[in-house]
Amino acid sequence: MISSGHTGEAAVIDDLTIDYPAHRPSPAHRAVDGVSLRVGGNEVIGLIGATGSGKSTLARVLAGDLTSKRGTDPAPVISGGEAHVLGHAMRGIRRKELTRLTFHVAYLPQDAASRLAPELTVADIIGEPILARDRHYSRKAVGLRVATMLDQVQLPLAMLDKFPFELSSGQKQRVAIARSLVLSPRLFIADEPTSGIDVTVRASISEMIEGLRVEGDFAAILVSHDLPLLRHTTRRVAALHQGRIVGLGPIDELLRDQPHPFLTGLAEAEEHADVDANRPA
Ligand SMILES: Nc1ncnc2c1ncn2[C@@H]1O[C@H](COP(=O)(O)OP(=O)(O)OP(=O)(O)O)[C@@H](O)[C@H]1O
Repeated sequence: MISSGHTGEAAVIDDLTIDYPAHRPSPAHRAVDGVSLRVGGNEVIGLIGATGSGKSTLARVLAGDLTSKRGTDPAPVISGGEAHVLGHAMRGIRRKELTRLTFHVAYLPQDAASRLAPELTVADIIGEPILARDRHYSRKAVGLRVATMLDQVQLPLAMLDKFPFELSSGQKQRVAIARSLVLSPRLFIADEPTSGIDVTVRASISEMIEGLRVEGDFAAILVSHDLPLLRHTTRRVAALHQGRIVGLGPIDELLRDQPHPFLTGLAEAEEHADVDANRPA
């Protein structure tokens, strides 16, 4: 059993079980079932698994997104074990403590691109977290920081005055990434960060994450099936199946050694993609 104290790790997850309570007409559902995992204070770790294996639920709970957004869907509940995030116990965490914690934890949910505020410009969307933390922060400094973030996600400065509806889905995703990283979080929890992003730009997102790790005091949990991203940024990937960890190690070892059908399928899909890419047109 993993001890639950804070020893500089970004996350210490100990026998964690997460349920969605019953909600008419659905019965209660166990999404994460006894997961234990440590994420180092300067580690980028990957999470993979078939659809419904519990990746998003685990990411969501670690990010402190514990309330129901749409009003109708039940929110996930920690029903067993514990997760410490940057030293804070997530089970029963109080709102005030959660608010303090989330200044240091950036969460990029799966639908982040579609959640961008439609009435705000790109500049306002990216800069908002800074002003939400300190509304007296110098506008000039915010502008500089926003421009730097835009550059890091390879979007031109001309985008600053655009509204979300004027952007492609990949551009929106990059704006969402820029916004989530604007406060220099200590932990970045991202659910499919490169989804919808052109392959030619994905490498720069990988570079950015790896660059933040190298700078230090930065950890990330990346839910992703983007194998080049996982290879470039992570040393360890946890494979989930039906809410349990069924493999943990370097991505290529997982793909090679794990007999799990999902991992075999992922390796085969990549092989076919390579064959197709090498086939003469
Ligand atoms: N609000 C909810 N209420 C009830 N059950 C839910 C809710 N959200 C997710 N689930 C269920 O919990 C399980 C885990 O879902 P989760 O979204 O965490 O999986 P996932 O591995 O991230 O899947 P995907 O790759 O499709 O995003 C699934 O069986 C899902 O149907």
